Amino acid sequence: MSRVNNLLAQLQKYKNTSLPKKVKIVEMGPRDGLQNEKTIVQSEDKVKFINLLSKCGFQAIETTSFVSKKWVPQMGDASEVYSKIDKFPNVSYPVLVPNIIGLDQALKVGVKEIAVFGAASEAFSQKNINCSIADSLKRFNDVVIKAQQNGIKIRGYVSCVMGCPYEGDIHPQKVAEVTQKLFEMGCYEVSLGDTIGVGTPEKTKNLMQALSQFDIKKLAVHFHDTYDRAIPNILVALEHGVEVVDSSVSGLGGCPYAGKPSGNVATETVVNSLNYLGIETGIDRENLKKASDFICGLLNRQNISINF
Ligand SMILES: CC(C)(COP(=O)([O-])OP(=O)([O-])OC[C@H]1O[C@@H](n2cnc3c(N)ncnc32)[C@H](O)[C@@H]1OP(=O)([O-])[O-])[C@@H](O)C(=O)NCCC(=O)NCCSC(=O)C[C@@](C)(O)CC(=O)[O-]
Repeated sequence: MSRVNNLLAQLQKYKNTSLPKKVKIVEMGPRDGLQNEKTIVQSEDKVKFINLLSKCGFQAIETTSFVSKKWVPQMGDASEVYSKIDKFPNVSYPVLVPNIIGLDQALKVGVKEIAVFGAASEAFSQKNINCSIADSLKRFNDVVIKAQQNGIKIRGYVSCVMGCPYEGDIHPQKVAEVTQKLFEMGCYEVSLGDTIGVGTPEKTKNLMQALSQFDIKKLAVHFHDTYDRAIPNILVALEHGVEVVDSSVSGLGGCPYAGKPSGNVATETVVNSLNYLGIETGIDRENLKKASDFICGLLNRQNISINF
């Protein structure tokens, strides 16, 4: 079966299901996308890319990461990129921040929203941010306190919610524990990262059930599409009431500490799928194509989204 037909068959199953009427898409391309592309994009091109994305109707575009240049050289120009992009009034431009050093740099350039990023796997936490889960939560707590003092909004991530490249299966209870800590700290939303795309609809259902104590409207899903299962997994999450989906234009990128690189589900695929199901996203598909053509041209990369 072609990719389009396969996707349509998945969507068809949800035609008469009760799903949210509107979904917010958080665009990941400039951060999760570009952090794992081999080519380091020039700062001025990143600025052009983000400005094109700002015209698409996203409410949030994750812009960059204030992390160590030695660890992720692709994000080494965070201050310059953040300073130079046009800030559209209805768009939030969150940035990743792992510690106080990153927060201080972000504050200097006037960032209004940050995301702290934890994991449900000890091994992944060590590889990704060089500390245990417990130590990461202490660091995030300091970051959150200072961010709140500065009127900054804080999003949280939990990586490896469906499995870890180093530890294998991750128990949903571990995800619930880290999620709980992030909410207690003051994150307004927690995004659940299937970092290596090993999720399945069954695992997604189990995860949603394990997280049923939380307000579902405060949970987002962040699926990487390694095995073409992101859309079926998103559909299960929407069925449980999730209304926020992270995705990356043309399926760019992945996490540098996730072993096999695998990009986020492509934004175009998500928008097309949700449109097909009558779910509003507010995204202008023509402008999305312009942003996607621009970045794919620059990276000499194929757009892997599914269009119909
Ligand atoms: C967290 C650290 C910094 C710890 O790294 P470390 O080496 O343990 O840090 P340190 O405190 O020992 O400092 C070492 C050096 O780094 C500098 N440093 C320290 N902090 C910063 C900072 N914020 N910005 C810039 N520089 C920094 C610090 O100043 C010092 O510089 P030196 O004295 O050697 O010249 C490092 O491990 C790191 O940067 N990791 C980045 C990891 C990353 O960005 N991963 C990808 C994003 S996560 C992801 O993609 C998953 C997600 C969110 O999408 C969800 C999903 O899909 O699952």
